[in-house]
Amino acid sequence: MTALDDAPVGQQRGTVDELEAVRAAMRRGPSDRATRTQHAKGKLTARERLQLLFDDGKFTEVEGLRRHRASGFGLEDRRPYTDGVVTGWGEVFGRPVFAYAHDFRIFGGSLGEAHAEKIHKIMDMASRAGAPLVGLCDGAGARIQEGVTALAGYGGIFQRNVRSSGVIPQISVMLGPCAGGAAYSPALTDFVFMVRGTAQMFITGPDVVEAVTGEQISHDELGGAHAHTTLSGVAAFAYDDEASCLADVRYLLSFLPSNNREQPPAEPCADRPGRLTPALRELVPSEQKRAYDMRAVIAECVDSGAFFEVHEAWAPNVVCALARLDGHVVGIVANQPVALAGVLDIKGSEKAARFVQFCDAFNIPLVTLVDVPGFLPGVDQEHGGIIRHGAKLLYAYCNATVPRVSVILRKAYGGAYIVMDSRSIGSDISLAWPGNEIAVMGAEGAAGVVFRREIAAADDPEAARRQHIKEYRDRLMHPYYAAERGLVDDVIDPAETRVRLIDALAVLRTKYVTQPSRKHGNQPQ
Ligand SMILES: CCC(=O)SCCNC(=O)CCNC(=O)[C@H](O)C(C)(C)COP(=O)(O)OP(=O)(O)OC[C@H]1O[C@@H](n2cnc3c(N)ncnc32)[C@H](O)[C@@H]1OP(=O)(O)O
Repeated sequence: MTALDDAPVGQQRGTVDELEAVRAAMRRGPSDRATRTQHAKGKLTARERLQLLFDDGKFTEVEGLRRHRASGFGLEDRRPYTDGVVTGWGEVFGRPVFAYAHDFRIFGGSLGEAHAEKIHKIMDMASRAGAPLVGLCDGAGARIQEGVTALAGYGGIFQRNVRSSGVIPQISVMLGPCAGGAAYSPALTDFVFMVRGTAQMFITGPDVVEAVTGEQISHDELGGAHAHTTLSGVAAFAYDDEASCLADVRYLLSFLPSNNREQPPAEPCADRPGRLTPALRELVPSEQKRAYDMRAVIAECVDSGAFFEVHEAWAPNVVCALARLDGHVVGIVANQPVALAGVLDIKGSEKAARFVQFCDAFNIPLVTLVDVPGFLPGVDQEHGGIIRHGAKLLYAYCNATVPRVSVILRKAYGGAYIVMDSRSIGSDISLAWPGNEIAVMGAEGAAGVVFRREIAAADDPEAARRQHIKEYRDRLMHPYYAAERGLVDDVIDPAETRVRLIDALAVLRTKYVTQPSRKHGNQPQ
């Protein structure tokens, strides 16, 4: 059989009329019933999704007429156009973006040989063109009837995901039940979006889980948007519907360069670069332990108060966000005092490390807002590997060659101070507010360790303890201690924060750093 065997009866072969009829059949998909079923599940079809993704819905399709050549299990009698994936390119805010979209109506969007080859081709085209790749995922994983050829097809996708990592932005949008390979490939990409209720990701579904472990769990509880944006950290974003999800995919793309050789797209700035931020003097309480919302600080500093938070619901003790300063894109990493007092823990370190690595790969300067009491103590954290997870963040910052500006708002203690882009690990410009406390640990803890014997031997241990705390604070924790030693470049009025960030980033725009020659580092895992 060939593609033209499906030409509607009465069409003369080789004519434009016949071409139109074939194209119409290709665009229609398998059946109206299958489309109704897809809609009834609250899901759009692949083509409807592509229309929402691209400017004016315009999309150029490749290999729409592709069909599989597999046989067995009745496959030879079922050879729909596209083989269950629509591939091609369009524009997002006027810049080219490549995409593939599983068609769940065809073999559950599962991946056979032809389907895989189409994705390979579009991935290769995106990589050669130096343009982002977006996967609209709604597929059941390897096509069971095609056996090892389907598995090999996934291998080819994974290899391309990794080869393109740090070269072009790769975004996965989960819009249906995605099993096996359909979940692995997204895990190799830069950002995973999910839609609540309809999208799931799992390596093995609930049936297999129950058969092996006896645990009973629904598809959504196991691998839905809530699980992956709050528990596993596999997905960064969750939405109630596909339209708002795809609108935010476009918004994310608006911050990203097309590839690692370009700078992120700058925009004319509607917010004055010279705007002062006096509200910050009140917004951040001077008492070191009083909480405040770091997102309000970010909003005050960035252009028009707009920022796009990544992994908002996972590891909320660290905020990672994309924003603009004087129209130029920045990646912001900040401790969040309203969640776990802003400590660094396993999840927070992993989240920030991956974000720093992403920004560095795509030439996005880093702004780090520091207010950190330390690493989270605890048996769970130690046995869970806080050492190696914390090391990931250290590794990411130490490796980052993009412009790096840090501001210490209040406290910065111990290893967490070092890790949060301190001068000693390569911050280009390090600023601090007047209330900053930078030390190995808080004064109470320090006095308890260093003066333990003196306090115990004193006639009035409590008075002695207070005296030693004061002494430690006066000597080592005054706001100019780090500045006197060149470990912060300047102590600034909070009201100057936006202005000083913009000024620092402007002078660093031409920063150029070479790294020692090596195949690659060995990042802590
Ligand atoms: C790299 C290694 C891997 O990828 S191993 C992973 C292999 N895949 C799997 O184990 C997933 C098997 N499928 C499922 O669990 C379910 O179909 C999921 C994905 C949860 C979707 O469920 P549900 O929404 O109820 O749809 P459904 O089961 O009715 O399926 C719709 C049509 O798609 C088909 N389908 C499904 N999975 C596959 C597959 N892997 N290979 C080939 N066909 C598949 C179903 O047979 C069904 O077809 P039809 O519409 O009845 O003709």
